[in-house]
Amino acid sequence: MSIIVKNGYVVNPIENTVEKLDIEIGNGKVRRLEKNINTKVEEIIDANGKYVLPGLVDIHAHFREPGYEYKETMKTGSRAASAGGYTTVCVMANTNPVIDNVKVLKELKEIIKKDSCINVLPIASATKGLEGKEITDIKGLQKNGAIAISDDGKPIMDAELLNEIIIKTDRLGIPLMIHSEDMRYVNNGCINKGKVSEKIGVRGIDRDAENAMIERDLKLAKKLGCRIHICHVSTKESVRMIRKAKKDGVKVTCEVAPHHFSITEDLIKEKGSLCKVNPPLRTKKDIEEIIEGIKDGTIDAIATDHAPHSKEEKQLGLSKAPFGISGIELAFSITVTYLLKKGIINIVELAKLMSFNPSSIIGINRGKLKAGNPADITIVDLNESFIVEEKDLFSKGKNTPFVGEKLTGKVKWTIVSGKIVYRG
Ligand SMILES: NC(=O)N[C@@H](CC(=O)O)C(=O)O
Ligand SMILES: [Zn+2]
Ligand SMILES: [Zn+2]
Repeated sequence: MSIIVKNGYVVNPIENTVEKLDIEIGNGKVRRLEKNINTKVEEIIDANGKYVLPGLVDIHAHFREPGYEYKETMKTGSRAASAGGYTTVCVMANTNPVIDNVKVLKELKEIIKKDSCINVLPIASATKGLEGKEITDIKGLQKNGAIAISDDGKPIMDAELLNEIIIKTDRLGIPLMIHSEDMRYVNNGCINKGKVSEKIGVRGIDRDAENAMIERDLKLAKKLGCRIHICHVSTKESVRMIRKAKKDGVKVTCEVAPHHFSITEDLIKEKGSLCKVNPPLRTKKDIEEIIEGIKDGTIDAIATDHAPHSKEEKQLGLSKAPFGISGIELAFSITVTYLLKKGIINIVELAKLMSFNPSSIIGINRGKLKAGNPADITIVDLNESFIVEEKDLFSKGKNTPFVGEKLTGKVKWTIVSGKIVYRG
């Protein structure tokens, strides 16, 4: 299919520019970016007044296939992602079975091929069954298409074993994404330990569950001189430790989820288990430091940690419901509303945080619009506002505390390999 995207503001995160240009697309690739392109094509997209971004890239999502199809499927997850402006999504390995061997990885790739309308890249686990005991065949998994390695959902408590995994992944040049949670501080808690947990009388998770583990992980990375990526940073202390580690030359990157820079534990009183997520929602002070980290480059990327669950599960109440917020459809709008519209970042920085940097972390040729590159493009309206309604969500997971909230910034078109996969 041939397309011209006309008159949009094209965002270039490498040159730090925003320029009114046309983009010609053909054969799945960007043909050229120029002013006033008037060749004959099959479709012209009128992007006047809209912003044209390199397709968004999410390095951390849960699409739940195989095994938890009642929460999400490849079809619904990728459809939701396309509506969220994502052209590439990395899916975590905490499925059933866990993506911990080449056979299940190959089966997952078949599901992706059959059912996904965007690029979905599988992440394989670091240990068998996510048990934190026995290391997987990382080399074989990489050879068969795992884009990264992660036990996300579960921490690797055994430092000795993590040591080995860090060395192995670094040597193979495959990113290791670490879920940093020290179970010794979790105490069966379900929300952040603090004012709210005390007030409503539920068990709290001490923030040291995150802090102590990130401290350990950074120490290991420093000692080994190896690269690590830290998932879903949520505390002010984590941001400070990572900032310092980066200054000291530690090869660390990290991500933040939209719910960790936009809402606090206070919302739990109103929305209950819809706000139950791991790591838990924190406080205003934590958000302030996360915002500093976004501004000064301590935080490299925004990743959704899209964690869909069923209504029945979330209705079990705060202490019994599973952890997770469904987030892939709203991540862009939350970022526009809470960061861009507040003057914390501009549109070029948004493209870095949501497309260019995530692409570099996982080492894919995305995140920039250039002649010859795959035509993965997201076209957005930065001024359109809307109320989030459950019926508009494509994901099976309706578990987001943003239902009923007003957000600004809307995805209008999502293009993957030159094909329009979503029209907003
Ligand atoms: N973030 C969550 O609250 N839940 C994730 C697991 C994870 O990301 O640790 C899930 O798989 O549901
Ligand atoms: Zn996690
Ligand atoms: Zn996760």
